Amino acid sequence: MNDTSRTYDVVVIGAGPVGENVADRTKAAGLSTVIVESELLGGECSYWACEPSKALLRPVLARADARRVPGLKQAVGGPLDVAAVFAHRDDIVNHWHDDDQVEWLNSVSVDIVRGHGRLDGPRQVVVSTPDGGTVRLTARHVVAVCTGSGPALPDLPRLDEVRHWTSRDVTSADAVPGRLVVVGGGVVAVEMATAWNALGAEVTMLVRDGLLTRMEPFAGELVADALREAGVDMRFGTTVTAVARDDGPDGEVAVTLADGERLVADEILFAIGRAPRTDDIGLETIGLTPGDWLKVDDTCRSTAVEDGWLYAVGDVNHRVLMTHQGKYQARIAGAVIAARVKGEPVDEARWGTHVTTADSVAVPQVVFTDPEVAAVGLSAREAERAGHRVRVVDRDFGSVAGAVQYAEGFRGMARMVVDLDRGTVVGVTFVGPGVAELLHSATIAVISEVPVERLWHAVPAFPTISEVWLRLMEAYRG
Ligand SMILES: Cc1cc2nc3c(=O)[nH]c(=O)nc-3n(C[C@H](O)[C@H](O)[C@H](O)COP(=O)(O)OP(=O)(O)OC[C@H]3O[C@@H](n4cnc5c(N)ncnc54)[C@H](O)[C@@H]3O)c2cc1C
Ligand SMILES: NC(=O)c1ccc[n+]([C@@H]2O[C@H](COP(=O)([O-])OP(=O)(O)OC[C@H]3O[C@@H](n4cnc5c(N)ncnc54)[C@H](O)[C@@H]3O)[C@@H](O)[C@H]2O)c1
Repeated sequence: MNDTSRTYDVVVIGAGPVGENVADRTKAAGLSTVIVESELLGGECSYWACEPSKALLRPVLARADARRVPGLKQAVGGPLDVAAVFAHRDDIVNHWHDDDQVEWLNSVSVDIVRGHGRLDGPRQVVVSTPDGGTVRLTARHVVAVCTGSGPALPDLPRLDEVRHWTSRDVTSADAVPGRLVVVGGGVVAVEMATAWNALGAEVTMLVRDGLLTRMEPFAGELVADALREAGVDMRFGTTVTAVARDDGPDGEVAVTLADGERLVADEILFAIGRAPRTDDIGLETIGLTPGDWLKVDDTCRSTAVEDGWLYAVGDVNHRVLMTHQGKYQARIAGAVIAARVKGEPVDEARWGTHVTTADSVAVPQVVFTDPEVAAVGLSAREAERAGHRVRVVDRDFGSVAGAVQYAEGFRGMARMVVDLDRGTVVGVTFVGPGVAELLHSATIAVISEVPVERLWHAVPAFPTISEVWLRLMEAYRG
C-alpha cells in the first residue's frame, strides 16, 4: 500500500485513444501531465471495440469481395478458418496487453498512474490504486475527463442475473455460438451480425426502429437486404420484453418479444447504444450529477463548472462517439488548454485552431458491413432540418468502369447533398463494396466547401470506383 500526493499542470482521467492524445498534446506543449487508467491503456477502442471488431470483419469483407471476382471466386468458396480469424483478432489487440501504449506514453514523458480516478472537489483527483493505496493528484490548471462510454442496457426484469453479451463479449469471444440474437439496429449490431453470421452463427436481428437510422435511408435498406441474403433472420419493429436462462447460466436463453413470441438462442447481444462512464468519478464533489454525459463547449471545456478548469473529451461529452472524432477533439483540446494556460490568444472562430467545428459539420463514418457504408456531413433530412435549401443527387454507380472491374454484379448507391445557396456539398453517402477508402475525398469536399462547379474539374482516374464522383457531377449539372 502506498499513499502519495503529486501536483501536475494537467491531470487526465482515462487513457483511451482520446485521453492518451490529450496527454500527448499537453505534455508536448510543455505542461507537466499525468494520466490515470483503471484498466488497459488504449481504452475500449483498442481492446473491445474498433480494433477487434474490424479484425473480425476484415476476412469476412475480403472473402465477400473475392467471391465477386471471376477467376478467384472458385478459390474462396469455403468457410472461414475461424481459429485463424480469432488468432488474428488476438494479435491485433496485442492479446489484451498494453505494453506498447505504456512504451509510447513513457516515450513522450507522460506519467501514468494505474487505478480508478475520482474527482474530489475542483482540480483534485484521488486514485484508488490496485494495491489498495491512494494517490492524490492536484491539477495546477486542468483536469480532463476522458472516461469514455460503456454499453447501455435495456430495462428488463432481472437482466443482471441472465448471462448476456455486450460489445465487450461480442468482440472478444473465442467460440462461435450456434444461435446468436442481436438486439439493436445501430452500427455495432449490423457490423457484429455481419461478422458472426460469416463465422458460422445462426443470427437473428431484433430491430426496434430500423437499421442505421441516423444515415440516409437507403444505407440501412441495402445493408438489411444484404444481411437477409447472407442468411440473417431480420425482424423489424420488435421489442424484447424478457430474457431468461431457465436451465441455468449455461442453458439456452429464451427471449420474449412484445407480441408474445418466444425465441431461443445460445447467446444474446445487446447493442442498443452507449452510457457515459461518469457514474463513479466523483461528479457529486463538484456539483454535477453522476451518470450524466458531460456537456462542453466547442473547445471541449465544461460549461457546468466555474473557473474553466474542467474539460471533457471523447465519448464522455456525447458530441460524436467515434475514435477519430474523439482524437480530433483531443488534438484541439490539447492546443486550447496550452494556449489558455500560457495566456496565448485563443482562436474560437469557425474552423479556428481551437474549436471542434468538424464535430457538427463533417463527421466521417464507415460502417464495415458488406456492402460498406461510408458517409460524411449532413444527410438530406438533417440538411433540410438545419434550414439549408438543398438539392439531393442520387446515383446507382454499379456500372462505372472501376466498379465493374472491382466486382461482378457490383451494387452501389451514392447520394450527394448540395447546398443550393452556397453551391457546395454538405453531405455525401456511398454504399457499396470497397467504398470506405472513397470517404476522405468526400470529407475534403465538405470541409473545404469547394464549389461544385470546381469539383467538376476534379477528374477521377479511370477505371476506379471514384468515377462515382463524375456520375454525381453529371447528374447535378444535368
Ligand atoms: C463494438 C464497437 C466498435 C466500434 N468501432 C469503431 C470504429 O470502427 N471506428 C470508430 O471510430 N469508433 C468505433 N467505436 C467507438 C469507439 O470505440 C469510441 O468512440 C472510442 O473508444 C472512444 O474513445 P474514448 O477515449 O473517449 O473512450 P474509451 O475508449 O472508452 O476509453 C476510456 C478509458 O477511460 C478509462 N476509465 C474510465 N473511467 C475511469 C476512471 N474512473 N479512472 C481511470 N480510468 C478510467 C477506461 O478504462 C478506458 O480505458 C466502436 C465502439 C464499439 C462499442
Ligand atoms: N464503424 C464505426 O464507426 C463504429 C462501429 C461500432 C460502433 N461505433 C460507435 O459506437 C457507438 C455505439 O454503437 P451502437 O450500435 O451500440 O449504438 P447506436 O446508437 O449506433 O445504435 C443503437 C441502436 O439500438 C436501438 N435501440 C436503442 N434502445 C433500444 C432498446 N431499448 N431496444 C431495442 N433497440 C434499441 C436504436 O434504435 C439503434 O438502432 C455509436 O455511436 C457508433 O457510432 C462506430
